[in-house]
Amino acid sequence: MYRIQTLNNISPLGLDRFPRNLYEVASELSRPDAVMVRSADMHGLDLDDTIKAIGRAGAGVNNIPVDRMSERGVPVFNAPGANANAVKELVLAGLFLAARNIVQAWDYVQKLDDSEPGLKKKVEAGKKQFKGVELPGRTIGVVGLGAIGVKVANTARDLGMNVLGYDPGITVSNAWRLHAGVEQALSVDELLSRSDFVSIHVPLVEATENLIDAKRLRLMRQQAVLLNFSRAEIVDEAAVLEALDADKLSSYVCDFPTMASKNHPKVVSLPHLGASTDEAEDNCAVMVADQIRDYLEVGNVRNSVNFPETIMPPTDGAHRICIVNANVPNMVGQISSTLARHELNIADLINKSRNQIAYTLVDVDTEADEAVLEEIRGIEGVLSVRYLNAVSERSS
Ligand SMILES: NC(=O)C1=CN([C@@H]2O[C@H](COP(=O)(O)OP(=O)(O)OC[C@H]3O[C@@H](n4cnc5c(N)ncnc54)[C@H](O)[C@@H]3O)[C@@H](O)[C@H]2O)C=CC1
Ligand SMILES: O=C(O)C(=O)COP(=O)(O)O
Repeated sequence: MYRIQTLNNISPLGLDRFPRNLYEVASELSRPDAVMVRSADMHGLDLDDTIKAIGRAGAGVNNIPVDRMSERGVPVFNAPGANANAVKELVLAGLFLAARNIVQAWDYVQKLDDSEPGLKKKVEAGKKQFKGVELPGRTIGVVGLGAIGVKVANTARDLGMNVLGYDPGITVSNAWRLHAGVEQALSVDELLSRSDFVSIHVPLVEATENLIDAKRLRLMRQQAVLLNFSRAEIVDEAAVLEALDADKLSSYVCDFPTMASKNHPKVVSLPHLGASTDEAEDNCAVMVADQIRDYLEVGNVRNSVNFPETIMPPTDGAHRICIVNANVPNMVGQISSTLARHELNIADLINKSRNQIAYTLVDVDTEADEAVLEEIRGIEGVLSVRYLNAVSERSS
């Protein structure tokens, strides 16, 4: 039995992908083979050395100690694009909320306590405070043109906005998906200085922490709107509050409330709702559960953030050895000569690498015993070895 521990509420549709004759799935469970998580912070956790895979049912992996897992030879999976539409829709909602001052206007109405004729008068007298702007012809800058950023940029174009995009690492497939009318900005600074609305869609990594700081905020247009549905730490919040107070920014819309910002009249903060839709929760959970099963049962790696994509269909009647090792020369040579010494014939082999990690799948014609596996474990640079007896394509 494989054991899957869940650290957050994961959609039942995803958890149902684990057949209960093969898997035990629970939140309280010791010695798990794999962990499924959403936003729970795993950095401080004592992670069991039985863990062979971590699945993030979502996009961002800043809550997971990815480097620590790489050192242990453990892949971390996520669900690229599976919640992108949900986030895009909330960003659009944020855009409209800010453009028309809807939250402030709604609050104004909620607080009117006059009788009917007085109410009508105050409605008409008060509305001028909430005059907004229309979107066609205005410019939005989208920082990060990944799964979410591309969708935001394309929809903004469809709404008649001028769209500037900045992403030095854009993938070819995302570049293909991008509306031809999206203009490339050559730097974050250029994008900020030319945009009425700015929406951030980059992951939180060292290079993006405080990406939007006081200096960059000064480059922004007067009365610009900043939307942050990525991560709180990408924006220097104290600097944003100062810019709002100085009337430099007109509004900050984000998915990350803090005590300092949540009651500010020009801040709209939502309780990290970007991916909280039925569809996104199902998509993410199903995608990641399938990827974990593929790794545990077949050794294949799809959509990992630290491992190379590695897919080798199982050879009929073969047994599979899955080896994670440091990406240094002569590892495959040492592995294959060890197998040869034990008279194991290789039926198929794949070796892929990514940064410091290399991953090798070897199908052998006859069963491998513990002695050969121990010998492979003993090769300097080998991080983990798993053996899948009579490997076969996983059942759906
Ligand atoms: N509020 C919410 O509930 C959600 C928030 N997110 C956040 O949004 C982030 C982006 O998600 P996806 O679009 O799905 O990820 P993605 O990986 O598809 O796209 C990220 C893009 O950012 C680009 N990038 C990285 N550093 C950059 C930089 N310094 N400047 C410009 N571009 C840069 C990358 O090249 C990539 O194209 C996630 O990492 C997560 O933090 C994601 C889903 C839900
Ligand atoms: O996918 C992401 O990066 C998110 O931020 C979504 O977080 P959640 O799964 O809703 O806790």
